[in-house]
Amino acid sequence: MFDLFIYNDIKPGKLRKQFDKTVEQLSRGDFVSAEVKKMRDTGLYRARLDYENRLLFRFGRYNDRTCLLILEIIMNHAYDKSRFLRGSGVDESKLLPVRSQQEVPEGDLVPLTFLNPRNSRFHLLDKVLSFDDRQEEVLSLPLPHIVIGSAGSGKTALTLEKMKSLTGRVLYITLSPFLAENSARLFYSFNYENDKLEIDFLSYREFLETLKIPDGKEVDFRTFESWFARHRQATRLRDAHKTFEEYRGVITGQDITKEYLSFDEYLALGVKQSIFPVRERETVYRLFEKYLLFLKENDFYDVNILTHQWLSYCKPVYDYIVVDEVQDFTNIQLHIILKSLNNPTNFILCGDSNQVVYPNFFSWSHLKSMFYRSGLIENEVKILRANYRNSQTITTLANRLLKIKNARFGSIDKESNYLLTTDTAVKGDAVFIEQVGNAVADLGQKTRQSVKYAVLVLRNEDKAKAREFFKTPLLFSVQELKGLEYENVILYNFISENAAEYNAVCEGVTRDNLLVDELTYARGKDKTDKSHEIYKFYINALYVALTRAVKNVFIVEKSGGHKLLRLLEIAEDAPKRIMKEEISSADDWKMEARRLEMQGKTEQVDAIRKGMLATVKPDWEPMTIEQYRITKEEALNPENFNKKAKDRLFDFALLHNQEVVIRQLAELKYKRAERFETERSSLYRKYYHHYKKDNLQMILPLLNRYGVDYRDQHNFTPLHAAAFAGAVKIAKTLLSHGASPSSLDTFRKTPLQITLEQAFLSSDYARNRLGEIYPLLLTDALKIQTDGFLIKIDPHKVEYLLINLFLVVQPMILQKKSFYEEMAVKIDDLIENLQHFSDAVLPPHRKKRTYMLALLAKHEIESNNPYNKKIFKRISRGNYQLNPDLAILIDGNWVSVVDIFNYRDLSVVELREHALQREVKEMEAFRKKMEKERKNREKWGW
Ligand SMILES: Nc1ncnc2c1ncn2[C@@H]1O[C@H](COP(=O)(O)OP(=O)(O)OP(=O)(O)O)[C@@H](O)[C@H]1O
Repeated sequence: MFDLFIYNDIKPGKLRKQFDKTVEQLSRGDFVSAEVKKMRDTGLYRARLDYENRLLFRFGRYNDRTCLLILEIIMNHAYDKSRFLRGSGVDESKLLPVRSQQEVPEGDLVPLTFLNPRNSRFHLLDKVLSFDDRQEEVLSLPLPHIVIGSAGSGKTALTLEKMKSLTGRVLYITLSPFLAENSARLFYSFNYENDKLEIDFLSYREFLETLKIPDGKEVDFRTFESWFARHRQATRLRDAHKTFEEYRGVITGQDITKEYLSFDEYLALGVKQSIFPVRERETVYRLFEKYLLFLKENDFYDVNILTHQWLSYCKPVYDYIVVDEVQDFTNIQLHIILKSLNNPTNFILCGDSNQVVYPNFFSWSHLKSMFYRSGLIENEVKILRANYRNSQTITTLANRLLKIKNARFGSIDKESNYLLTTDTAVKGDAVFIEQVGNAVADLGQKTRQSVKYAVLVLRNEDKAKAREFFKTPLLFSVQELKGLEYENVILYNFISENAAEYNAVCEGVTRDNLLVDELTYARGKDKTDKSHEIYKFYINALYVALTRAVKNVFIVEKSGGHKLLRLLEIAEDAPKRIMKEEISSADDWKMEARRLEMQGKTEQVDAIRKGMLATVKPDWEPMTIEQYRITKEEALNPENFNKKAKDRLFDFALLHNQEVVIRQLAELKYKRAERFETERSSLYRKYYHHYKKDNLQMILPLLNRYGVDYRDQHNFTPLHAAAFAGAVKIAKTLLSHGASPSSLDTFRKTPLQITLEQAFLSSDYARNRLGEIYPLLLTDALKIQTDGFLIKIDPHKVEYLLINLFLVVQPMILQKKSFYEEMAVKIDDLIENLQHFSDAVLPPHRKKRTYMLALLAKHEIESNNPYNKKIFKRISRGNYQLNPDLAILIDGNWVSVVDIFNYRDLSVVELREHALQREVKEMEAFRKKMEKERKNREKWGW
């Protein structure tokens, strides 16, 4: 007998009877009656519902019990439409029958962190999630509501699932761009689709940019700190962090009616409203005035002031808004976010005030009172306490830290007054290491090659010192590690480097204060005591740091004996732990690089590539853009016949469908260029034979030698080559080893664009390769702008496909146009080729001429459609070009479409010029022919 859980999105409808019957057979373990078969290489299994319909499922493991997870109903044998098998052709006759559980290999059982026995339905993000009763309760709450939860309690997971039940235009917003991107990725895991939803996953900065892209750069703490240092002597203000916090959370950000407080208003603030005592405020404010000048003169902006200025651009456009990590926002930021709601109560806020590490003045009670006043929220505040990330030891430590905080500063507010709970059986360990002898060097040595250890420092600036001992690429500041987790975390000199601050944190706290089982609700006694605001960065950063450790924490300090260590009950004199050196395999490191790359942690990814995956530099010269220009000049020089340059240019031009260049070569009597289409197969044979055959074994030696993102002679990475040839197996392996789907080739094409180009060119590729390879190559959301504001387009949207498609096929099409034709793409230029595209990429209804025409019209500059993204310029009826004013964010820079095509030597102007020259040449040839004919007639007397 199996415990059986069903994905909450499954609706059997008319198949209810068959569904129930098969589910019952499966739960009895009667695999023969259910006709269970294994889908190769996927860990997935299918059972039979009836003659034409199937049930897809997999096995899970929780607390030593095997369970069955029902994932999807597959109608009419259409495996290629399955969310989990998208695009892959499955031949039922080749599937392996499975008669009993004994035939299921251990590796096919997904390990599960938790299964709620009271709920047979599960949810799905990047993994199977069975919510506990409290989580389920929160999920079913009507809007608006506030979810408060400790680290690792599933706030993000829960709100993402909640979003799936909404309809209309939804904004998911958080301060960190990595979290926004990561949440989008979680949301769309396993090709999740929902036609009723139009979601924007935005970081706060992107949100502001969707209103209007500001000039200049946002001032960050580091810039502020070096500016502050220049004024330290004159002002006698010592603490840059505290001052920055006062500017970002008190003088600006708090009062939503103005950009910043006036001098008098600032002075008049009550003791609870500012971090500085009244006597220091004049100095603080005078420096603030200088700060404003500094911003102006150096093209920086302050995000709160900018937000206030941006209010006038903000219109109500969203039906629902989810604010994740709400504790990171200031009042004015929340105000503008919620101002974009159609109905002011359709929001969910979630966060954890113990994780505030950005400067602001956050408290739940303050936040709630903001909403109570406006009557928006009454009682809908729910607290999640169960922790799904950390071991017992880490949870205990985190709780001790919360108790210290509570004893020292009183309760921040009623809502944050709780401890974490956990059900985990994993014990974990907390190890103290004092920096004497070679203890730290030894720890550094033993862990540097392991993907299971991350080293954490308080601030970015502290990394240099940590690097002396820790050569691992996995070195992070606390802010960087938000949202991430590692089995082991090493905290480096958190306390010793900030001894005074952590001393102040422990002031007056005794062990007896920590003997409580729950936090008591009590305000700090002294209202003028601003210590919490001042020290919250230190204590919260330590809390975030600790809770990143799934199992063990290593606390490395220059010196021991700190009171905080005693209060945390970290055994300083525990017998020395004998550690074995841990070495992760190259594959593990590749996987880790990929994981970090997905989170945008480029610094660590580069360090992994350089340090752990060191490879040999190829001894050939890839065709970079500079090399291309030189080769082109050499090859097209009529004075000097350079066969080598011509060969190289021709191969490269054919690879990129640069027909104009190929024609120029043909004019110079370069034979291969005259019938270039017949040369394609030899191009494959010569360079990409193994890719065409999807033969992984043959390219592995190159990958091992040169690394996963090396450049071949055409400046293709292996992933570009796999996209070019449609090599699905190779692409999967490359991606799992950290290859980047965002890498650009010489003409700034992504692997995905190469795939679309190939599919457009070859019906065989479009039918047989595109379906499986396309979803693998999706990049982060596309960021575009036309009228000075950002539009972010998620990869699952049809506009994402359309822009990528046009970027490659527009020049292909225009190159073929005669001088008398419109230099634009007609629907007839497209529609026939699109018919061959796999349905998994472009479903049948989107291949229809009427749908495509409507889509082009919807997004053309002049269209009145409210969702118009101004992607196209209408040249004449039914004739479109990509909007030349459209700019795309490439490697952090805005690049206009015109520049992209210019860069490829394929601008519309240039193509028109070529068409004209072609026309003139053809006319000349025609004239010569006619002249010859006239002479012949004369000669023969006709
Ligand atoms: N019911 C559950 N069963 C198993 N895993 C869960 C459950 N709920 C959450 N998780 C997992 O716990 C981890 C933490 O969840 P999530 O990131 O949503 O928490 P969070 O509250 O947003 O954390 P933090 O505030 O620390 O960023 C994730 O890996 C998530 O998938």
